[in-house]
Amino acid sequence: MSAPILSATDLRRHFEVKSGLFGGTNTVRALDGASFELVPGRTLAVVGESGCGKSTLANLVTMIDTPTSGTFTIDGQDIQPGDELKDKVLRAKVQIVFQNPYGSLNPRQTIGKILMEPLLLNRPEISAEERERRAREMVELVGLRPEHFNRYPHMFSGGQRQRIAVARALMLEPEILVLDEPVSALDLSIQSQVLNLLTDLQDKFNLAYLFISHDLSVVRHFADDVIVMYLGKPVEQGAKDEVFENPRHPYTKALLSATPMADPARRQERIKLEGELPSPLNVPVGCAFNPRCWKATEECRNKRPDMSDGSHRFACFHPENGDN
Ligand SMILES: Nc1ncnc2c1ncn2[C@@H]1O[C@H](COP(=O)(O)OP(=O)(O)OP(=O)(O)O)[C@@H](O)[C@H]1O
Repeated sequence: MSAPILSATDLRRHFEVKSGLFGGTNTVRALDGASFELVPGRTLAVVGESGCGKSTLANLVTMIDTPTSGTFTIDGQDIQPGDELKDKVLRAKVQIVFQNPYGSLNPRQTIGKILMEPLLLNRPEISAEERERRAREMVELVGLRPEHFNRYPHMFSGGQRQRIAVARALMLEPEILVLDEPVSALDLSIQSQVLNLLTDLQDKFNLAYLFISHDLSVVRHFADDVIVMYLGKPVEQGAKDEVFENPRHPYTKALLSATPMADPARRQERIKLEGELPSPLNVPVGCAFNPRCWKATEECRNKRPDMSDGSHRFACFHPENGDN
């Protein structure tokens, strides 16, 4: 396996929000300590219920937002907010593809213009001819036809628009792509075409993917490594096969039990999580999952479990035995 292109250590993003009528503030722990690596040619998926901090994590990795604390390095260089030139160079290494291919493309620009724009803005030394050559080449690489170069986004289907969004993200030759629910707005049959394209492009350019998804059946096919998040904190992480085959955290087990399995022999009873997902403004004391956990004890209600060591890690005092 290659060396990591990105290493994050204990990343946190807290938001101060107003509370009540008397000017008090409260802290939303949107991301509360995530450590992980992105490796060229591999896909790390971030999974968890809505509000667990997936988009907050994506915003930090793409440098749209800065962490409250924690560090991350890209290509061995520390990311420090404020160092503009370094930021710009490093920013080009990380690009993002959003969920909604309808909202993310400028309807007044042709596909050619949309693809050439990142080069115009970030690589002004590249000539107009070369810009166009690269954009036309990219149109073909993502499986569109040459005549699409002069067409407008509204002339394309959802799947084609997502191909255009991927093409635009690749124009600056990034090393990391953040894929924020890239196929969840697409029909099932189109989803697999776009995922196949992403796999081909990953192989061709040795890209590291950070794949944000709430859909575990997609993650099962697409990811190499997984982080399971709960209320802003990773509760389990490791190689996808390990985590999916031997889930150790009860939350992971519950999430997986709700995912349809193709193989009837491996279907299992769905674990129904009791209670609502607590607010990140009011994270339960002890293990954040304890009010919904069928294994919770006094210890879980009082102490927060640390992440274990090793390549398959989990934060639980009473882990599952690993069968799934
Ligand atoms: N700017 C902000 N100010 C205050 N709270 C925020 C802010 N951004 C996010 N949050 C809160 O942080 C928590 C995590 O949000 P985030 O968008 O990262 O979750 P998510 O896992 O991406 O959810 P979804 O799947 O619904 O997009 C949520 O409770 C959200 O309300």
